[in-house]
Amino acid sequence: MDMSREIAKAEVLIEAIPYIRTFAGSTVVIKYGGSAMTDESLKMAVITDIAMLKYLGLRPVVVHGGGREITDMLGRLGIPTRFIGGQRVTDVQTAQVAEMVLSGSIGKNLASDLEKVGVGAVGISGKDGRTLQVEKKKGHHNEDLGYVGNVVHVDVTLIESLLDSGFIPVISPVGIGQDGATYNINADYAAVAVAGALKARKLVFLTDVEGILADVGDSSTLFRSLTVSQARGLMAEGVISGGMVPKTECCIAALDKGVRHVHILDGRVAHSILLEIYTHRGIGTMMTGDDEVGSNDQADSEVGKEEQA
Ligand SMILES: Nc1ncnc2c1ncn2[C@@H]1O[C@H](COP(=O)(O)OP(=O)(O)O)[C@@H](O)[C@H]1O
Ligand SMILES: CC(=O)N[C@@H](CCC(=O)OP(=O)(O)O)C(=O)O
Repeated sequence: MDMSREIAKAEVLIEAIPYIRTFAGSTVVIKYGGSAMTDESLKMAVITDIAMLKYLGLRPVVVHGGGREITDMLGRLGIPTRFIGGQRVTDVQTAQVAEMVLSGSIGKNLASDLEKVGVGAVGISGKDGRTLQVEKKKGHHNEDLGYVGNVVHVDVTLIESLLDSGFIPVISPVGIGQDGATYNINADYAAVAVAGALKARKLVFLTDVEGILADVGDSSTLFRSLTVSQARGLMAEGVISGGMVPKTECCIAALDKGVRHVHILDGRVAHSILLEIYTHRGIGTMMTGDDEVGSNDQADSEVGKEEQA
């Protein structure tokens, strides 16, 4: 046995103690998507991380995506795909396919993967228990997007009862309108709505980039922590652009709704969730409200979690 490796492993466990103590009982919402969902070995790493959070006493809630899988299925059915401003234009047929892929397949499979590693999990649609109540959403230039929903209310009853019974809720981003119709919701927005309604301690976005970078393409320029004003400044300067703009806006919206910390993590790195939450350095970008300077969650300040490199 390589003793120095074993000792290093023990030291990692010891480093985690203050985080385990502080976060026990906290609700953490994980937006799961991207490479971490399509690559089998990364997928297993995420599943075991989520199970580990549960074993360590947190209350994890998963909101999953599946945009790529919906596009694949639509392609197989000969239905064209169109996005406007990052939202899928969703006619009745597309809404049926999105619901089938998200609620019928991805969510149920994630729940059974979690069950395989020994934790109870239940895949629910945002329609179940009228959890995600939506109104019709329009494009930025008032375009008709069809059955795309904007979450106006989250009924947390079903989520809370699953958590209280020891299950991990796995929520698909499908909502119900006042008209009773099925609406497709961008998963990032659904995760923000869920995290806000649950007043989650943390919201974690898994994406396909290291976090927010000063120079996209240079991973050494990662911002380890950002306040809302700093993030707004980076958007105004154009440092944050493209797909990272709506994601950053989602982070800000979640903080506005009372979520303490929002993390953007690289889902291409195995065990990124555990590395972020339970190590001093973290691995992605943590965003906090302006009244919190750097990373001063109680646990972080207790152990002196490093601020931006
Ligand atoms: N400052 C930045 N830091 C990191 N990524 C950025 C930044 N500005 C623009 N981006 C782009 O945003 C992308 C992430 O957004 P997106 O692909 O929409 O994420 P997701 O598919 O996970 O929702 C990155 O791959 C990168 O190309
Ligand atoms: C309205 C809208 O665009 N809904 C998304 C829902 C899935 C999603 O958001 O998946 P990712 O997180 O993998 O992108 C879609 O149809 O693709």
